[in-house]
Amino acid sequence: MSQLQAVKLIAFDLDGTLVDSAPDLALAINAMLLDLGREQFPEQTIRHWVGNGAEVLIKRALSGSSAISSDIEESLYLQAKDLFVQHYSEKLCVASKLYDGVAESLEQLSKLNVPMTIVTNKPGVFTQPLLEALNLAQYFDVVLSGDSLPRKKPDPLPLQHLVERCEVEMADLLMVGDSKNDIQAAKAAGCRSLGLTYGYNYGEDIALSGPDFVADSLVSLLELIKGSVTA
Ligand SMILES: O=C(O)COP(=O)(O)O
Repeated sequence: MSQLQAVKLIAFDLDGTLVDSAPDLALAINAMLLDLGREQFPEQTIRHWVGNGAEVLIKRALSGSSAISSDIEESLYLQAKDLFVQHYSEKLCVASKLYDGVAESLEQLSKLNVPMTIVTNKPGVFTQPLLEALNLAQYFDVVLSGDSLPRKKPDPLPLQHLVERCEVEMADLLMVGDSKNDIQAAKAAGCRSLGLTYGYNYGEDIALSGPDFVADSLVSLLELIKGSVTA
């Protein structure tokens, strides 16, 4: 992996990048489907539906497919959403775990004084409690959730908002994520991106989205950043 020019700000995706949240998301989705008397799905299937926020996840579950059916009634969606929020809030961090290398890498990165932020499509009601449950909240100066702004990734708006708020140039920002939504947002915004190979990318190879860097662990990010930070 080649070295980076100075990185002055890192934006991390959350689900599939820092935390494997799919087990708890799948439990909450299946509890919702059970309450509605509908077919439940294996975690392995639900994993591939994560990435575009809770509304899309719920609608995919109601469709039984990653392609959302056009005949989901608004009243059914609203009922399902209430059930999902209730179930996921109750068991937000039971089976969810940090990926290998995440805790150590964030600690090391914080010592290098590179400001770190979160840009997730997860709704805000879940983001901060999950960061706290995983003991990560202290690392992040800014946390943008899927409903913090009018549009979410792959739209560039969250990254544009972030650089303005943190008073850095877009060229100083590195987006780190596991999904094509992260890489597409970075490309649309004009910042660099690092794609991680282990998360949820609808079963696709992240390299196909063309990130500037590909890594199979956050430890590689740490090495890359160390190379870009001048003492
Ligand atoms: O909640 C989601 O759908 C995905 O969230 P993420 O942007 O942190 O991957």
